Amino acid sequence: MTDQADPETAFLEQLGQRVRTMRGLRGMSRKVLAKVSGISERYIAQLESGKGNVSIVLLRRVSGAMGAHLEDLIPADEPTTDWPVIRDLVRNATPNQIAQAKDVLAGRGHGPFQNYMSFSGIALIGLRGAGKSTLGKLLADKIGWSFVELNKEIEQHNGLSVAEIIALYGQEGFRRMEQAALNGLLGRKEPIVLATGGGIVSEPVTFDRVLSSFYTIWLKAKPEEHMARVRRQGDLRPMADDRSAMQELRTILLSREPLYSRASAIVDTAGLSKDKAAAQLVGAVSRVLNTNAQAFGLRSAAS
Ligand SMILES: Nc1ncnc2c1ncn2[C@@H]1O[C@H](COP(=O)(O)OP(=O)(O)OP(=O)(O)O)[C@@H](O)[C@H]1O
Ligand SMILES: O=C(O)C1=C[C@@H](O)[C@@H](O)[C@H](O)C1
Ligand SMILES: [Mg+2]
Repeated sequence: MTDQADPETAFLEQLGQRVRTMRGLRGMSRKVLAKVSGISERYIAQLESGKGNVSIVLLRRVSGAMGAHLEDLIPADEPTTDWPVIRDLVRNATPNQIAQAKDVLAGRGHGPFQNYMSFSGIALIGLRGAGKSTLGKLLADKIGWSFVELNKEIEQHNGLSVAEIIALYGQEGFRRMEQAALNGLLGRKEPIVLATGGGIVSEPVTFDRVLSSFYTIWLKAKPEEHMARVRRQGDLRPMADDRSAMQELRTILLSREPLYSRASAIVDTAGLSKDKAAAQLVGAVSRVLNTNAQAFGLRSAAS
């Protein structure tokens, strides 16, 4: 590798090195690897020397032939040298073991009512137009808690609008600021009703923090309802403002549904008026607060 190798050349060289190391670990000659993977020996030699810009499908064949995980061949900064061990233990763990491991790593105790790192309130999640802001404010007024909009917190902290942040710093920058803003809300003395941004589920650590600090409710609606509501607001983010917007919204909703459904509760607002949806939400929250007030460390329950 030359001193001034550009990042892409360096990446390919590291990839080649990883393939070579893994092949060595497996005790496979190039010839054997070529035979098992069905890829020519010459091509594997090129790949190992960092010269072949291999397609992902061929790389998958190479990793499969070595009985290795594809991700182990991709150069990356692993959080610890124990990472492959931890990852493989997690892969084989029971859901209960995973829950316990998460508690230990997050530094919290384990028990039926110690699920929350420290109870911070109610968080509303869901796609744009779900009603997080509108119904969240109504809920907060009803139970006498403060209402906080996470996107507004981010805007205030950084002196820029969400759109400006994404344009200037990209998704990654926005997600970093979102996590920082969320951290700033945790551990307050009084619980809050928090309206999150629709994409909060896309950053695993941030979303996990929401789930472990708030009783989280997914406000669900039909794709057409989401679209009609955000259109009325005149800003389609994160969909593009064109004819493919509806298709994009469906794709986003489909990919996020498994994450949204990790919420503690779901309030389905499909076909409901704003008032009826608010009543459903208040009802769901009142029930859970009445049952768990003590566990949440609240002085009194909502009525
Ligand atoms: N159940 C409902 N029936 C009809 N309209 C609703 C309902 N819930 C919300 N709305 C309306 O839809 C619009 C979008 O709602 P709201 O801004 O609360 O959604 P949101 O989840 O906060 O979206 P965003 O992620 O964009 O902040 C508002 O004009 C609101 O009045
Ligand atoms: O659903 C999303 O991906 C987003 C929703 C908005 O609230 C903003 O958080 C941002 O535009 C991304
Ligand atoms: Mg909102």
